[in-house]
Amino acid sequence: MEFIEYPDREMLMLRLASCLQSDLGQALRRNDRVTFSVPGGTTPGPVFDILSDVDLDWPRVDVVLNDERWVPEDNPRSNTALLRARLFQNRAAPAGLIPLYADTPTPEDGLPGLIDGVSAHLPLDVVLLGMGVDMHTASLFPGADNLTAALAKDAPPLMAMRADGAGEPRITLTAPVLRAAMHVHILITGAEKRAALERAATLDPAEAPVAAVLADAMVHWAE
Ligand SMILES: O=C1O[C@H](COP(=O)(O)O)[C@@H](O)[C@H](O)[C@H]1O
Repeated sequence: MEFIEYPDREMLMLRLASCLQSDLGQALRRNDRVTFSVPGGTTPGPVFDILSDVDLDWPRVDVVLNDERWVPEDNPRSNTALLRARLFQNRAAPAGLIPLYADTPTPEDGLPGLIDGVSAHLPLDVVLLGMGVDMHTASLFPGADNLTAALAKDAPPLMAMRADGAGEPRITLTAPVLRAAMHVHILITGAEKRAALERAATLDPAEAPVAAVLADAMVHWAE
Protein backbone atom coordinates (compact mmCIF):
# COMPACT_ATOMS: atom_id res chain seq x y z
CA MET A 1 0.00 0.00 0.00
CA GLU A 2 1.18 3.50 -0.78
CA PHE A 3 -0.23 6.30 1.41
CA ILE A 4 -0.24 9.84 0.00
CA GLU A 5 -1.07 12.76 2.29
CA TYR A 6 -2.16 16.07 0.75
CA PRO A 7 -2.07 19.50 2.42
CA ASP A 8 -5.83 19.98 1.96
CA ARG A 9 -8.89 18.47 0.28
CA GLU A 10 -8.73 20.77 -2.73
CA MET A 11 -5.21 19.63 -3.53
CA LEU A 12 -6.22 16.03 -2.89
CA MET A 13 -9.07 16.15 -5.39
CA LEU A 14 -6.96 17.92 -8.05
CA ARG A 15 -4.01 15.54 -7.75
CA LEU A 16 -6.19 12.45 -7.57
CA ALA A 17 -8.09 13.52 -10.70
CA SER A 18 -4.76 13.95 -12.44
CA CYS A 19 -3.61 10.42 -11.37
CA LEU A 20 -6.87 8.94 -12.63
CA GLN A 21 -6.60 10.82 -15.92
CA SER A 22 -3.09 9.48 -16.36
CA ASP A 23 -4.07 5.86 -15.54
CA LEU A 24 -7.11 6.02 -17.83
CA GLY A 25 -5.03 7.59 -20.61
CA GLN A 26 -2.44 4.82 -20.30
CA ALA A 27 -5.19 2.16 -20.47
CA LEU A 28 -6.78 3.88 -23.50
CA ARG A 29 -3.47 3.71 -25.34
CA ARG A 30 -3.41 -0.07 -24.88
CA ASN A 31 -7.10 -0.97 -25.35
CA ASP A 32 -10.06 -0.04 -27.53
CA ARG A 33 -12.27 0.46 -24.47
CA VAL A 34 -11.46 0.80 -20.77
CA THR A 35 -13.48 0.15 -17.65
CA PHE A 36 -13.36 2.61 -14.76
CA SER A 37 -15.01 1.73 -11.44
CA VAL A 38 -15.95 4.49 -9.01
CA PRO A 39 -17.48 4.83 -5.54
CA GLY A 40 -20.69 6.47 -4.47
CA GLY A 41 -21.32 8.10 -1.11
CA THR A 42 -20.49 11.60 0.08
CA THR A 43 -16.76 11.88 -0.63
CA PRO A 44 -16.09 11.60 -4.40
CA GLY A 45 -18.31 14.43 -5.76
CA PRO A 46 -15.45 16.98 -6.05
CA VAL A 47 -13.12 14.57 -7.86
CA PHE A 48 -15.98 13.72 -10.26
CA ASP A 49 -16.48 17.44 -10.96
CA ILE A 50 -12.82 17.83 -11.91
CA LEU A 51 -12.63 14.58 -13.87
CA SER A 52 -15.72 15.45 -15.87
CA ASP A 53 -13.74 18.21 -17.55
CA VAL A 54 -10.43 16.46 -18.21
CA ASP A 55 -9.24 15.67 -21.69
CA LEU A 56 -9.77 11.94 -22.27
CA ASP A 57 -11.37 9.90 -25.03
CA TRP A 58 -14.48 9.55 -22.86
CA PRO A 59 -16.62 7.76 -25.50
CA ARG A 60 -14.21 4.80 -25.06
CA VAL A 61 -14.56 4.76 -21.24
CA ASP A 62 -17.18 2.57 -19.55
CA VAL A 63 -17.95 3.51 -15.95
CA VAL A 64 -19.28 1.10 -13.34
CA LEU A 65 -19.97 1.91 -9.71
CA ASN A 66 -18.13 -0.10 -7.06
CA ASP A 67 -21.54 -0.71 -5.50
CA GLU A 68 -25.13 0.46 -5.51
CA ARG A 69 -27.87 0.80 -2.94
CA TRP A 70 -31.06 -0.93 -4.10
CA VAL A 71 -32.99 2.28 -4.68
CA PRO A 72 -34.18 3.95 -7.89
CA GLU A 73 -32.40 6.95 -9.30
CA ASP A 74 -34.92 9.44 -7.95
CA ASN A 75 -33.90 8.42 -4.42
CA PRO A 76 -31.26 10.77 -2.92
CA ARG A 77 -29.25 7.72 -1.81
CA SER A 78 -28.80 6.46 -5.37
CA ASN A 79 -25.11 6.27 -6.27
CA THR A 80 -26.10 6.18 -9.97
CA ALA A 81 -27.82 9.55 -9.56
CA LEU A 82 -24.59 10.95 -8.08
CA LEU A 83 -22.68 9.71 -11.12
CA ARG A 84 -25.11 11.30 -13.53
CA ALA A 85 -25.05 14.61 -11.68
CA ARG A 86 -21.30 14.89 -11.06
CA LEU A 87 -19.32 12.67 -13.50
CA PHE A 88 -21.40 12.28 -16.68
CA GLN A 89 -21.17 15.99 -17.42
CA ASN A 90 -19.07 18.24 -19.67
CA ARG A 91 -16.40 16.27 -21.59
CA ALA A 92 -17.28 13.04 -19.74
CA ALA A 93 -20.94 13.13 -20.84
CA PRO A 94 -20.37 10.53 -23.62
CA ALA A 95 -18.81 7.93 -21.28
CA GLY A 96 -20.72 4.65 -21.03
CA LEU A 97 -22.59 3.55 -17.90
CA ILE A 98 -22.58 -0.12 -16.90
CA PRO A 99 -25.66 -0.33 -14.65
CA LEU A 100 -25.62 -1.78 -11.13
CA TYR A 101 -29.35 -1.25 -10.59
CA ALA A 102 -32.43 -2.78 -12.19
CA ASP A 103 -36.03 -1.99 -11.42
CA THR A 104 -36.72 -5.25 -9.57
CA PRO A 105 -37.92 -5.69 -5.98
CA THR A 106 -34.65 -7.17 -4.71
CA PRO A 107 -31.00 -7.17 -5.84
CA GLU A 108 -31.17 -10.95 -6.22
CA ASP A 109 -33.88 -10.54 -8.89
CA GLY A 110 -31.76 -8.10 -10.88
CA LEU A 111 -28.40 -9.80 -10.33
CA PRO A 112 -28.18 -12.20 -13.34
CA GLY A 113 -28.69 -9.41 -15.90
CA LEU A 114 -26.32 -7.06 -14.10
CA ILE A 115 -23.63 -9.75 -13.87
CA ASP A 116 -23.85 -10.26 -17.65
CA GLY A 117 -23.40 -6.53 -18.19
CA VAL A 118 -20.40 -6.25 -15.86
CA SER A 119 -18.71 -9.48 -16.99
CA ALA A 120 -18.42 -8.17 -20.55
CA HIS A 121 -16.23 -5.32 -19.23
CA LEU A 122 -13.76 -7.21 -17.04
CA PRO A 123 -11.02 -6.92 -15.99
CA LEU A 124 -11.45 -3.44 -14.59
CA ASP A 125 -8.71 -1.10 -15.74
CA VAL A 126 -8.86 1.64 -13.11
CA VAL A 127 -10.63 1.47 -9.75
CA LEU A 128 -11.32 4.32 -7.36
CA LEU A 129 -12.74 3.18 -4.00
CA GLY A 130 -14.08 4.98 -0.96
CA MET A 131 -14.17 3.69 2.59
CA GLY A 132 -16.51 4.11 5.54
CA VAL A 133 -15.31 4.60 9.13
CA ASP A 134 -16.50 1.04 9.76
CA MET A 135 -13.79 -0.09 7.26
CA HIS A 136 -16.24 -1.12 4.56
CA THR A 137 -15.32 -0.48 0.96
CA ALA A 138 -17.70 -0.83 -2.01
CA SER A 139 -20.56 -2.60 -0.15
CA LEU A 140 -18.25 -5.11 1.52
CA PHE A 141 -19.42 -4.36 5.06
CA PRO A 142 -18.09 -5.98 8.26
CA GLY A 143 -20.66 -8.58 9.34
CA ALA A 144 -22.54 -8.55 6.00
CA ASP A 145 -24.51 -11.67 5.10
CA ASN A 146 -22.48 -12.53 1.98
CA LEU A 147 -19.12 -11.12 3.05
CA THR A 148 -17.23 -14.44 3.22
CA ALA A 149 -18.39 -15.40 -0.27
CA ALA A 150 -17.59 -11.93 -1.66
CA LEU A 151 -14.03 -12.11 -0.30
CA ALA A 152 -13.39 -15.60 -1.71
CA LYS A 153 -10.97 -16.04 -4.63
CA ASP A 154 -13.74 -17.65 -6.72
CA ALA A 155 -16.42 -15.03 -5.95
CA PRO A 156 -18.67 -14.01 -8.85
CA PRO A 157 -18.02 -10.44 -10.02
CA LEU A 158 -21.14 -9.02 -8.38
CA MET A 159 -23.07 -10.03 -5.27
CA ALA A 160 -26.07 -8.84 -3.31
CA MET A 161 -25.24 -7.72 0.23
CA ARG A 162 -27.17 -6.92 3.36
CA ALA A 163 -25.63 -5.58 6.56
CA ASP A 164 -26.58 -3.73 9.72
CA GLY A 165 -25.56 -0.17 9.10
CA ALA A 166 -25.81 -0.44 5.31
CA GLY A 167 -29.37 0.83 5.21
CA GLU A 168 -31.02 -0.67 2.17
CA PRO A 169 -29.91 -3.91 0.45
CA ARG A 170 -26.90 -3.43 -1.78
CA ILE A 171 -25.17 -4.85 -4.81
CA THR A 172 -21.39 -4.81 -4.92
CA LEU A 173 -18.36 -5.73 -6.96
CA THR A 174 -16.50 -8.46 -5.10
CA ALA A 175 -12.96 -8.47 -3.74
CA PRO A 176 -11.24 -10.52 -6.50
CA VAL A 177 -12.66 -8.28 -9.23
CA LEU A 178 -11.54 -5.11 -7.43
CA ARG A 179 -8.07 -6.55 -6.69
CA ALA A 180 -7.55 -7.65 -10.31
CA ALA A 181 -7.66 -4.06 -11.60
CA MET A 182 -4.50 -2.62 -13.11
CA HIS A 183 -4.72 0.48 -10.86
CA VAL A 184 -6.47 0.71 -7.47
CA HIS A 185 -6.88 4.06 -5.70
CA ILE A 186 -8.64 4.71 -2.39
CA LEU A 187 -9.99 8.16 -1.52
CA ILE A 188 -10.46 9.01 2.16
CA THR A 189 -10.72 12.25 4.10
CA GLY A 190 -10.61 13.16 7.80
CA ALA A 191 -8.79 11.88 10.86
CA GLU A 192 -11.40 9.26 11.69
CA LYS A 193 -11.07 7.51 8.33
CA ARG A 194 -7.27 7.69 8.47
CA ALA A 195 -7.30 5.97 11.87
CA ALA A 196 -9.77 3.37 10.54
CA LEU A 197 -7.56 2.68 7.52
CA GLU A 198 -4.44 2.28 9.69
CA ARG A 199 -6.34 -0.14 11.90
CA ALA A 200 -7.71 -2.05 8.88
CA ALA A 201 -4.17 -2.59 7.61
CA THR A 202 -3.52 -4.71 10.73
CA LEU A 203 -6.72 -6.77 10.49
CA ASP A 204 -8.15 -9.63 8.44
CA PRO A 205 -10.60 -8.68 5.63
CA ALA A 206 -13.29 -10.65 7.45
CA GLU A 207 -13.16 -7.95 10.15
CA ALA A 208 -12.01 -5.02 8.01
CA PRO A 209 -13.11 -5.62 4.39
CA VAL A 210 -11.03 -2.76 2.96
CA ALA A 211 -7.96 -4.81 3.93
CA ALA A 212 -8.80 -7.12 1.00
CA VAL A 213 -7.78 -4.43 -1.51
CA LEU A 214 -4.97 -2.62 0.30
CA ALA A 215 -1.91 -4.56 -0.90
CA ASP A 216 -1.52 -2.84 -4.27
CA ALA A 217 -3.61 0.24 -3.57
CA MET A 218 -2.61 3.88 -3.55
CA VAL A 219 -4.44 5.63 -0.70
CA HIS A 220 -5.11 9.37 -1.11
CA TRP A 221 -5.85 11.28 2.11
CA ALA A 222 -6.30 14.83 3.37
CA GLU A 223 -7.69 16.16 6.64
O1 LIG B 1 -22.27 3.50 1.19
C1 LIG B 1 -21.21 3.77 0.66
O2 LIG B 1 -20.19 4.17 1.44
C2 LIG B 1 -18.83 4.26 0.98
C3 LIG B 1 -18.19 5.42 1.74
O3 LIG B 1 -19.03 6.55 1.56
P1 LIG B 1 -18.73 8.00 2.18
O4 LIG B 1 -20.08 8.68 2.20
O5 LIG B 1 -18.16 7.80 3.56
O6 LIG B 1 -17.76 8.65 1.26
C4 LIG B 1 -18.74 4.44 -0.53
O7 LIG B 1 -17.40 4.27 -0.94
C5 LIG B 1 -19.67 3.46 -1.21
O8 LIG B 1 -19.53 3.51 -2.62
C6 LIG B 1 -21.08 3.80 -0.81
O9 LIG B 1 -22.06 3.00 -1.45
